Amino acid sequence: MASLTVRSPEGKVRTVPLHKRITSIGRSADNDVQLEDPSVPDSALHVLFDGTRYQLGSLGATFQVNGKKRDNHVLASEDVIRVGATELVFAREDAVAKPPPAPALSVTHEPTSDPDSHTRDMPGVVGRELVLLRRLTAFSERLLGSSSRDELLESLLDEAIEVTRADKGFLILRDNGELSVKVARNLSRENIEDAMARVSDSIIEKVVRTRKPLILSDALDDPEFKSSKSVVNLKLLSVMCVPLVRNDELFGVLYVGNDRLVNRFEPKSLDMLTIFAAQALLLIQNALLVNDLKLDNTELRKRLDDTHYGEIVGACQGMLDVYRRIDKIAPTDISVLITGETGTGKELIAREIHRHSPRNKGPFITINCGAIPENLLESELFGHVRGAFTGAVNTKVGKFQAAIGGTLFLDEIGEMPLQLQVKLLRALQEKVVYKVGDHRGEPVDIRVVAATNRVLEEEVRKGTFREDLYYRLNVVTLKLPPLRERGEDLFVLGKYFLQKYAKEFNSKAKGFSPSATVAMKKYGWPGNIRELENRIKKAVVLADKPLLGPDDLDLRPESLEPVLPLSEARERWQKQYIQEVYERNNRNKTKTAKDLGVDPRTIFRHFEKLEAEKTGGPLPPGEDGDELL
Ligand SMILES: Nc1ncnc2c1ncn2[C@@H]1O[C@H](COP(=O)(O)OP(=O)(O)OP(=O)(O)O)[C@@H](O)[C@H]1O
Repeated sequence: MASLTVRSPEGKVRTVPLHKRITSIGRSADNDVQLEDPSVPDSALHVLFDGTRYQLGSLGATFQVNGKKRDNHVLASEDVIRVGATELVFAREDAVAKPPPAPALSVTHEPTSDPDSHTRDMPGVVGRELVLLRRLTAFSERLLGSSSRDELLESLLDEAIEVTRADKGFLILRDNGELSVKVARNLSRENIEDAMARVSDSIIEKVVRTRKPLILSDALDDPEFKSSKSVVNLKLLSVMCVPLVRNDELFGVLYVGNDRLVNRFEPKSLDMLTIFAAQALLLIQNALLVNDLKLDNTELRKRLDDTHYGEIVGACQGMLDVYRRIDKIAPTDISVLITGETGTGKELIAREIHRHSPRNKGPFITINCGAIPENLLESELFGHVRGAFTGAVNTKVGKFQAAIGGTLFLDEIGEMPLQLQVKLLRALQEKVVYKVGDHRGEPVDIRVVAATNRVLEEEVRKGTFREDLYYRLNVVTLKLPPLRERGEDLFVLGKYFLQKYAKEFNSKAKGFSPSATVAMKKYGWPGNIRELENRIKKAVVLADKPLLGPDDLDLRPESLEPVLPLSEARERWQKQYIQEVYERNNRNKTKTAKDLGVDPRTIFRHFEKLEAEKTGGPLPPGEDGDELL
């Protein structure tokens, strides 16, 4: 366990244990370690414990470690951190705590204060220490099996009662500065009801104040404590109470009593209880830390699941909309058109639609309409009979027949030649296909998902894509955003590919350097996720260091998007925005003008100008791109 000793600007000193995976430090009250220092920002620093090392990083403050300015730093014992006017000293202890010093104060019996008493009483002490060691071992084993904090605390108290041969025990912990009974147990390992009312009293107050263990041999006869609430309520004769302190911080007290015997506890019992409490506290803190880590892990896994949809990684708004639509359309046989730039994951989405559909036990067949020569495409789609054309030595089934009972994915549908489009439309309408060279139709029960990176509406307008086929395929459109518009998904995907390939190639690569992150953000990713995947794969294979830099990803300054003058950037954005609103309004220019709050003539001129730029024709008179703003 590690701790930070905080010295405030006024010289106040306190020690805080670092038992969480991430400890936040700053001025505001929601930090784990709050600093009363006006020169420190609300959120200043954090300490991340990765199971082995404690790493200090900034949350907004500049800081120094041992007099040197740092951005982050792996902490070593006695490192002195300075933030604002506050000083923090890091300490890390070995897993086994030193036994606390012998108790210095007791009321009726001093616990062993004679340094030689242990050696004089050797056989007894060794025997007791063995008992204590066995108890602690048994306790550690029980801790390993305990799942909840309450169980841990109950175990602690049950052991304390047994070790000291008490018949009651109370574990009183400090929670937000207030003491409260967390567990109260009797000899039968049952909880004691209404415990706080029975024990809150002067004994605890004294132990908390002095931070020293205390032992009473006949409490009912003790002048200082005979009217104490617990002594009276529980009719206690013998009482022992030890503080739970680590690194100068008081976590609470452990209180045991016996209501049948006076002199039940002797000083050695108090020694044992003190040692037991210190060890147990350490074990409990470690167990709680492990619990915290487990929780963090579960949370992390949950969050990771949230960023996945089947095999698809990403949770930006655009993709969440896509996932929602897939949920709705997958159970149906509706034709789907997936659009998006190259590498945006259109095929992945088509597979996911199939996986979520009732056809998922059937085949998923893909055909890339752009990659097959025109004269072979028909036979690829519908099959051919033997002798149908030169080279057709055998009858062959087409992709349509192969996809029966499943899904046919028509990739790059925009590339399909016009004359084949007619045949495709017929097949889709009639659900019957004809092999090349055969006049007998074959019924096909398939679902069709098509994809394109072209703007099919434009192809329809140009006459290169049949309007009737377009409407047949495009019952529902899924528009995949380009990577540059997926916000933080860029890094979620980046991490995903990095981990995937680091595992596959057993590589050292663990993450991206800060400059790589900046370069990734700036780059436009024209090849989208495929490009990201390929760059990371290459970098991981060649990497000989844990953090990939911009060079490893081939993101040199010249490949980054140039910085544009503001006027040019504004014009670009304006064009893009008008286009979006225009598409949303089904290409209605008047409605677009209305939505944008501009004169319709402005929008008409805007499109005339675009056309002129495209065709190289004369610009409409007197316009420039800024007039809308
Ligand atoms: N969201 C995603 N999560 C994980 N991997 C993805 C994602 N999107 C794409 N990929 C991966 O990127 C690569 C390209 O994806 P895919 O082939 O589906 O893109 P495409 O849009 O069909 O490309 P093209 O238009 O060039 O045919 C594949 O390796 C795919 O697994």
